[in-house]
This record gives sequence, C-alpha cells and structure tokens, in this order.
Amino acid sequence: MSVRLRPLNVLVPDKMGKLQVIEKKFEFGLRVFYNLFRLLPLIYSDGWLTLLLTAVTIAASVGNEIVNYKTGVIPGKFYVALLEKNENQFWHIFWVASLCYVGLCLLIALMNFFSWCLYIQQRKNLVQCLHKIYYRNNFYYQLNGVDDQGIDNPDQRITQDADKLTKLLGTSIIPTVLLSPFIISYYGVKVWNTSGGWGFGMIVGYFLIGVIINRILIGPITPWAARVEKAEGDFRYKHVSVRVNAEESTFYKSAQFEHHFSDLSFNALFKRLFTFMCWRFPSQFFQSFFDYYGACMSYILQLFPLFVFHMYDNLDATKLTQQISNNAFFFIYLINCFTRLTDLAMNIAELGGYIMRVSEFVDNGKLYQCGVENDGFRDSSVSEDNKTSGDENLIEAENLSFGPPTNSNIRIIENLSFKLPRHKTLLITGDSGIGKTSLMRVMAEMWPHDGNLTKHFEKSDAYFLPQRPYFPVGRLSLKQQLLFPAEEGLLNSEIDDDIIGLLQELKLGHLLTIVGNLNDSVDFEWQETLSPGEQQRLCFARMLLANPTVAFLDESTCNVDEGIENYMYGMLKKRSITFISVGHRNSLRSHHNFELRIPSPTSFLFHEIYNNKF
Ligand SMILES: Nc1ncnc2c1ncn2[C@@H]1O[C@H](COP(=O)(O)OP(=O)(O)OP(=O)(O)O)[C@@H](O)[C@H]1O
Repeated sequence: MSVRLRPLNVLVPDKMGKLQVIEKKFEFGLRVFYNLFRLLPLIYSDGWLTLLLTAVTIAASVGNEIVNYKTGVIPGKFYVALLEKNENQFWHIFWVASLCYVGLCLLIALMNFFSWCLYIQQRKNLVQCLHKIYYRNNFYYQLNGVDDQGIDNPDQRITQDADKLTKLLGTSIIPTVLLSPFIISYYGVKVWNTSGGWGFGMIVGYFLIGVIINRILIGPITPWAARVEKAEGDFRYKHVSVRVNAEESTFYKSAQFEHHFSDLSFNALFKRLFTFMCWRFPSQFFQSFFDYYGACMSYILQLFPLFVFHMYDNLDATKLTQQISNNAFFFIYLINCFTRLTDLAMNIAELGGYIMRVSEFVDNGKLYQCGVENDGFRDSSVSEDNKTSGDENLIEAENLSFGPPTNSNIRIIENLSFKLPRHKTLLITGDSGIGKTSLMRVMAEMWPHDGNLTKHFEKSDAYFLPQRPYFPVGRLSLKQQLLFPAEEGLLNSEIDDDIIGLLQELKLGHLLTIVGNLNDSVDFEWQETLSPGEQQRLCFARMLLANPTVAFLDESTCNVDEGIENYMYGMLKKRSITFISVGHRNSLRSHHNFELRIPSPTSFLFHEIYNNKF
C-alpha cells in the first residue's frame, strides 16, 4: 500500500557525490497552450457566469472598436471642413466628434470594468478548484509534510500564480485574441480596397516577421518567469517562518542570522528578477520598434494607391488630404491590430510560466488522487475492512512494517506484532526518534504500511491529538478554536456551559476573562500567545468536547506538570475514553494497562503494566 508521485525533479550527484535536486526547466512551446487548454475547464468551472462575463467583455471591446472607427475618420472630415472654410460643417463635425469621444471613453471604462470582473471571477473559479485538489485526501499533507515531489511553494501557486495567470488572461489576452480576427478581417478588407493586395500583403509580411522574431526572443521568458515565481515563494516563506517563530528566534538571539538569510533569499530573487528583465529587454525593444515603425509604415503604404496604381489622380487637394488621412487611419489600425497581437507575445510568454506551474500542481494532484484511489490509501483513519465490531481486541498489529513514504528502502519499524484488548489503554515508549509518532501516523493511515493493522473501531470514534498543538489562524473565537475542525455547534449556546466547566477543570478559566465572550473573535493569534502548557490543555479540552471513544495522544501532557497530567488522565477515565499514548515520562505508566516499548526498529516489548492505578 503506497502512494507515490511521479518524480518530476531530476536528482543528480554533485561534485562530492551528494544527490541534488535540479530545478525543472519550463520551456515555452506548444505544451504551454496544451496546458492552458487543460486548465480552461477549471478557469470556467462555474459555467455560465464566466462565459457571460467573457461575452460582455468582448461586446464592450467590439463597441469600443466601432466607436474607435468613427473617431478615426473625424480628422479627415475636420481637414475638409477647414480647407473648404465651411463653418456649419465644422460645428456639425465638432458635436459629432464630442459625442463619439464621450462614448469611446465610456466604452473603454466599461471594457476595463468587465475585463476585471472576468479576471476576478476566473481567479475565483481556479482557486476554488485548486483548493479542492489541495485539500482532497490530504494532498496538502503529502506536499507539505511528506514529499513535495518538486512542487515547490504550493501556497504560492494557489495565491500568486493563479492570480497572475487569470489577470493576464482576463484583462489582456482573452479580449485581444478573441477580437483580433474580426478587426483584422474588417480593416484587412478596407486596406485591400484602398491599396490592393500589395498593401495588405506588406502589412501581413510585417506581422509575420514580427511573429518570427518574437518567437525567438520570448523563448527564455517562460522559464525565467517560472523561476522568479519560485524565488518569490521562497522569499515569502522565509518571512512567514520568521513571523511564525519570532519568539523562538529572539530567544536564540538570531536576528543577525535571520537578517542574513532573509537577505540571501531576496538576493536569489533579485538575481532571477534581473535575469528575467534582461531577457525581456530585447523583446521590449523589438515590441516598441514594431509599434512605432508601424506608424511610419502606414504612410509608406500610401505609395501604392498614390504612385503605383494612380488611384487618386483625379482628386483635388482637399479630397486627397481627406483620403490620405483616412487611408493612414485604416493602415495604422490594421498594423496596430497586428502589433497588439505581437505585443501580447511577452504577456503570453510570462503567462506560460504561470500556466506550467499551476498545471504541474493540478497534474500532481490528479496523479496523487489516482494513486490514493488505486492503492486504497484513503482519507480515513479506519479502512472499510476493519469495521468489525464485537471483537475482543481494539487494535491488532501483525508483522507491521513501515518507513518514511519518501524512501521505500528505509524501515523505521520492522515486523511489529501486538494485540491491545478492547477497553484497555496502551503507552508507547522508546528512545527519541525511534518511530513512536510514525506509528501514530500509520494508525491514522497518513503513512502507508506493510503487514496487517486491524482497528476495531469506527473512524469517527477515533481522535488523534498531534504532538505539536495547532490553532488555525484568523483570530478565531475561543469557541471556534475549541470546536475545531467542526463548524457545526458554533451557534449552539447550550454547550457553552460545558465549555466553561471544562476550561475551569483544566485551569484555563482565565482565558474566559481575556476573550470576554466565547463567541467573540479575538485580536491575537492563539498559537503566538498561549504558553505551550496552555496550548496542550486547550487542545485536550478540544478533544474532550469531541468526545471520542478512542484517543491517540502524542506526548500530549509533556508541557504540563505531573499534577495536571494526573488530572487530565483522570478526566479521560471519568468519560470512559480509551487512550493510546506516546510519551517518555515514567509517571505515564501508572495511567496505562499495557506498554509497548520500542528499544530498536526490530525488537519490541509488549507487556501488561501491573502496578498501575486501575
Ligand atoms: N516525513 C518524514 N520523512 C522521512 N523521515 C521521517 C519523516 N518523519 C519522521 N522521519 C524519521 O523517522 C524517524 C522516527 O521519527 P518519529 O517522529 O516517529 O520519532 P519519535 O519516536 O516519535 O521521536 P520523539 O520521541 O523524539 O518524538 C526519525 O528518524 C525521523 O527522522
């Protein structure tokens, strides 16, 4: 029974023979578009609303183009009115022009508004899908606690990469790409009618040259965008870890160390940002050149109707001026439409980096879920086969062997066998690092194992209290913390008296004074504020409120004095909760019926404790 992800990083030995992870290289190519195509169902996962926003954005862009066309021919009309000294016509054009420009500005604002709505809706869809993948079957534990398989900074991918991806897509790429074929067709016909196939061909040729040069120049931008994102994630993670461990770090007097490594982390980011900017430089130059030279091209192309085809020989000076002004507008608009596409190249290259990082996360998530489903390694503390009740034993282990999921060659425990009778309690002891917590992980089915492990209790009846207390951030109320992870019951005030009684029993009554009201959100983070002993007792209260049948306690009383420890175990016995504890203290023995001593990975001592208080 094992869950393995496909290795994506390459392990190669360095000069000293030590294995090193070589960073993956994301190439810009067809794969980027293929992956984008595969991400679209996630980005449009809510169906009609995002599609509707896309349609409205496109509609606003079309309206913008139509009004833009109207304003484009206005200068020519002004020329005619001015050259003919026709004041009435001038004022008429003035009012029409003013109206057109007001409409144009309104449409531009609407276009921006809708494209931003599209972006945030797409982001919402994508993030919700990524959350589903992240939290399903404990994939987040696999990435952050077991084996990241090269998925660096998964949080960065969900927060930053998904944001940048949808922002580029919604506000820039979708409106331009979807609209371009229509604009190109419309202005293409206009240009063809004005300057014939030559003029049109020259503009298309100009565009094709741009595409080829861009393809060469943007190649490195995709991998560098991905590398910058990784460094951004590492840098942010460094600061988050300093923030979370500020007190420990201060006790160690490690400000200088943290300063140094924060600088180092930023320097790594800085180098990548600089290289990224260097790769953008030629693309930027070419993009600007292509844009500005396009304006010049619009006049060069006038040579076809004027000198080659002699189409305007019979026009007087005024009409010729208007014609040239209109031609310039059609030419420049078609060129501008093509240049908008080539300008997108840099955005698309950057987008490529985000697409590759997000799709890699999605692919690994799917692969993991497949592995979980195929291997029967589920998000469950008790597998279906184990739900036999009425057995005389609570837990049976037979030739149980396991090691870290990252390395199948290492065995932490080998051939462990024991039977814990129902309603009896067990203490697991052994040297530090021998594998006690790992055995808990196996019992909770967070780690795979070989051999047989049968548990005669329901999944919902078991409660695992981890070694390190955990209080979710968000300045949650005391009641929210105590009912975590359950959401129901928060509005039920009938349990408030139980909670208050429990807190007082555990000598945590002073917390009620600090928070004022059980339901009020607090202005501090619990993990940063409570002492380790208080944290342990609050987690213990949380467990008692959950009222399990079987409790797995991993050094859950190591930060409290023996008096409180006795009291805590007494509370368990009073509630008839069977418990399996991990711990080092001798005093713990008196609370348990059996002891499983692990002197070495291959030898075990399972015996009854006779001189306990039972
Ligand atoms: N995710 C992991 N990947 C690889 N090795 C791991 C992982 N987690 C734990 N180990 C290793 O497994 C061994 C057993 O660790 P475990 O935490 O189970 O020890 P323990 O007996 O609970 O120790 P302690 O009494 O100090 O809490 C240790 O050598 C540890 O380094």
